[in-house]
Amino acid sequence: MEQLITPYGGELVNLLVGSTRATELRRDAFHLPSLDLNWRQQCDLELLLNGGYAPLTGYLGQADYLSVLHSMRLADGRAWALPVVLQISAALAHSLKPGERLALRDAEGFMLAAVAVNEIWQADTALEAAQLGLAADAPAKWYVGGAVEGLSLPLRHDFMALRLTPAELRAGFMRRGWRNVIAYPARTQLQRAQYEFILRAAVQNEANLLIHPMAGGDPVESADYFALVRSYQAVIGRFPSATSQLGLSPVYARDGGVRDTLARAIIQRNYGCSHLIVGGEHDAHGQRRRGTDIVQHADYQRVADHIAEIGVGLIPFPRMVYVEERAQFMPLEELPKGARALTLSGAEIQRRLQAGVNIPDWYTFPEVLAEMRRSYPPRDRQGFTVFFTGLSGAGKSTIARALSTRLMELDGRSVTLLDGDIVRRHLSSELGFSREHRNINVRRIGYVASEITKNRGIAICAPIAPYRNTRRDVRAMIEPLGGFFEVFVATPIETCEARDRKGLYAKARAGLIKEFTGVSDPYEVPERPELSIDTTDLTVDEAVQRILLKLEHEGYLR
Ligand SMILES: Nc1ncnc2c1ncn2[C@@H]1O[C@H](COP(=O)(O)OS(=O)(=O)O)[C@@H](OP(=O)(O)O)[C@H]1O
Ligand SMILES: Nc1ncnc2c1ncn2[C@@H]1O[C@H](COP(=O)(O)OP(=O)(O)O)[C@@H](O)[C@H]1O
Repeated sequence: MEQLITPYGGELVNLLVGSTRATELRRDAFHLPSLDLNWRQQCDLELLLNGGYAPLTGYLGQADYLSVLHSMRLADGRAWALPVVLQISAALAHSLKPGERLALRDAEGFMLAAVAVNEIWQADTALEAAQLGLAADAPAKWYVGGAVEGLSLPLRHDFMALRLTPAELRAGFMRRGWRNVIAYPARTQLQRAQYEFILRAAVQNEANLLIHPMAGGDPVESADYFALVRSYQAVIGRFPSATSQLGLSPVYARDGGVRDTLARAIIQRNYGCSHLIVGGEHDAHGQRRRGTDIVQHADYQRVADHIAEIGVGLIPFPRMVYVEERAQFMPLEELPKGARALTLSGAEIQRRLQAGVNIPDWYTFPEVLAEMRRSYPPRDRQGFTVFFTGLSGAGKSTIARALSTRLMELDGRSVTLLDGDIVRRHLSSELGFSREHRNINVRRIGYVASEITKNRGIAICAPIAPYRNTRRDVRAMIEPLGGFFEVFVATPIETCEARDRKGLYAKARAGLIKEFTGVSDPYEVPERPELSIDTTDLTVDEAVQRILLKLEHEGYLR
């Protein structure tokens, strides 16, 4: 009788120890050096512990590491894609000795595993640059190799019912009598093109389906993640329930190159899959990556033999087009002569979401679209930051306050005013006006504004923010999360000084205040602000009106 595909290397690895040993390790750890793992390291550890990386039973040693980098094989000749190494600091590398144990912890200090240190060596950064495409000028790195004993899988709190281990999935497949299983390691929304192709692949290969999104990222860092998984949960109901399964894998998205493909084949085999769909998800530019491109790429020849050894059949995702006459998707090369093919690029979908305009039914399912719309609301429901900058007395606070009032009147989103004075009283009370302190102050404001923007509120900031670099950093922090409008309040210093509301300019001229912006400390004029407002010849209301018009023009206000 045909069986489920065996794990790579024959046996499924499980590095989690029993409770007696765990207690022992935890007690010993009191005296052990320890290492806090970042998210990616926790994903690697999870795959080691649960057998996703079978046959590995620990972090690679130097011989395996070099062999994997050179030839995508372990030192014993077995195909292997990625150097599963544990990076440690130089200080730890110098104090740690082979034979010792190293405790691995999550960011909160919870102990997950112990490594029996076998060797410690310095990374070959030039080789990594050549083989993995890492930066050629990367600083020195240290690795430790050794067997791992696991106390606990990394703690996750998102979608726990879907976090199935290879052993759990395999048991489920066996129970249901599944033999051939196709893995689709999804990374972006499952639209109708993907849905129809996956179903076709299942029928053609007489196989069952594992929709296996790569969910290795830190969920709290990724605003779209929850909507994405909810959309998988919604769409799984459209697949035949007797032959389809949804599960989240602790794999994090890599570059999609040949090593990545090989690594996915190994991991999916361990998760009980005989076939792997490659490609089909969108890349960062909204272009769909086609599996056919991946397997036809010259690089692919480097791994064709390896993949054959792994024994997982690759199913390349072709270019799918929608054929209106047939009301279905099909690979471009099967398009009947003269038939009209429809496609929509990822970039166009993004544009339509942002503008809140129609996305056709043939492209997506209503439940997926609803999650997409929740995840990428039109601009008038996204957050944004208006960041005023300018000299003391230029009018930043006055205009910012008036703008806040108007926005509260006009719009349902919550408005937070981060005026210089308020921030310096509550958030930056220990800071002065040195370059370093101003930078800390402005970055704090930027951080708070970025959180507000991310959560779809409106942040109005009004610091002097005299330095270009700091303003650029703040912009870079906020722009990916929503709108960012730099408003340069360009009132000339003569006007500000004539106003001298707080008598500060007089004191600065008299040398009583050192490092006063515009007098004894620089103000670097913005090069490309979204708006520039000189209050010498504009009233407060006129200034506010110009900002509102700009926001409206960019779609952030209706
Ligand atoms: N040395 C020096 N230089 C500039 N400004 C000074 C200084 N000392 C005190 N003040 C008062 O502090 C207000 C500026 O604080 P900010 O937090 O906006 O400045 S910065 O962005 O951190 O550079 C600024 O308030 P505004 O007039 O509202 O801009 C000043 O009143
Ligand atoms: N068109 C204008 N816009 C803003 N402020 C103005 C204008 N005309 C006069 N002012 C006055 O200039 C001063 C600006 O002070 P403020 O708003 O605290 O500036 P900043 O926050 O930039 O230090 C206030 O006293 C305000 O009444």
